Amino acid sequence: MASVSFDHVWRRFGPHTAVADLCLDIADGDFLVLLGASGCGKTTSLRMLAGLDEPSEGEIRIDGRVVNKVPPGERDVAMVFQSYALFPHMTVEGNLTFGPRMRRENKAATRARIAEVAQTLELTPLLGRRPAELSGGQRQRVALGRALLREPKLFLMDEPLSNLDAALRGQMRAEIVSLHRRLGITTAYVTHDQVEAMTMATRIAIMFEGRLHQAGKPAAIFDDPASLRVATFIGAPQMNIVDGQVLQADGVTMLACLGTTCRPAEGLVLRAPAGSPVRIGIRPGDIAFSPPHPGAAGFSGAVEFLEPMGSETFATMRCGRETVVVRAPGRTPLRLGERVTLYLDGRFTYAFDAEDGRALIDRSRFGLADLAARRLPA
Ligand SMILES: Nc1ncnc2c1ncn2[C@@H]1O[C@H](COP(=O)(O)OP(=O)(O)OP(=O)(O)O)[C@@H](O)[C@H]1O
Repeated sequence: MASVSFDHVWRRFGPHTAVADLCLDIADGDFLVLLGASGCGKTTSLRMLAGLDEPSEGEIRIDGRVVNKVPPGERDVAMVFQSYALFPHMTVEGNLTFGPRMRRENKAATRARIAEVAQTLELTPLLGRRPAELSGGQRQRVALGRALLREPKLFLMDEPLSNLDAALRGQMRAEIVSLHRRLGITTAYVTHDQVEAMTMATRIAIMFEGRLHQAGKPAAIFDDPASLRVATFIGAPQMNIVDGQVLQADGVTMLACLGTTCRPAEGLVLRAPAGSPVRIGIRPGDIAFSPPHPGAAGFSGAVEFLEPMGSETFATMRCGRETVVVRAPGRTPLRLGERVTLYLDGRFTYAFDAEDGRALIDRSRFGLADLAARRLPA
């Protein structure tokens, strides 16, 4: 097991900066997910950690030792790629044996380890098959098995599930998480899929255009996004963003938007003076068709579009100049064009600076569970 530290790491390709001033610690045993849209520098960061690429500036440390110049083979890391990279002409067993054979490891010990790893990954009945005779998920398990045979200090995974269909992706997510729980190997995992990040990570690091924007536990990033950009990247459907204003009445700070006003939960500090224009964020699940508490802020909306998903329905509502998506229970009777009253819950309403998008409400002291327990006075 190992800890990792990126210390002011830059990677430039000619005039292009792929990674800018990355400072990030991965603790021993963490499952860190590097999350961001295509081209934001995730793979470059992982490749530098693997030793396949070198920082232009800054230091990468594994267990406190600077590894900038250490070749990949001496870092004790194992990498799993999106493309599995299996030998097509070899059986599963042949693919698993290849690495230990190249490393001239003891044959009997290798056989025992392969049996153990195959058991862990439920590959035992497949040892005699070739990759072409396996499903995508089974191939990915072989690739994982090969990495596991190394017993690395560090596991590095670059979008390992992106070639799989939705059902297999879900299954492999669970398998990788349970493997990590059992073995506790420090893992850095790259993806652009926020569901993978939220469900697998012990910590998430979100990057945009080469820069780290926020790192933290999944729930903390979801509850307390540092910026509008992070807020709209995490959560599906995406957080609604509407124009709003800070109001001050009788010493109470309120947020005005969608033709109504709401009050952030008591104890939350709003870092913007009265009168400031702000961008207000409300997650689709935090707009309700009935008042969440007495005196909740109501506003009117017309049903513009419905996406019935079975257990829930996403309703796009036209509210004056703004449009918001509401997550409603599956059997909510809604008709296109119908006008209904919607309710905001100020406890879960976010505010962002209208200019630079930074979060204006400090939620770090309360998680969502705490907020749910904090009822507003009627
Ligand atoms: N060898 C290279 N030469 C020039 N530019 C590169 C090189 N490798 C990466 N880049 C650029 O650096 C940026 C970051 O690339 P990187 O592959 O790290 O992004 P990513 O977030 O992993 O994207 P994806 O999810 O599409 O793999 C991109 O703009 C990419 O075009």
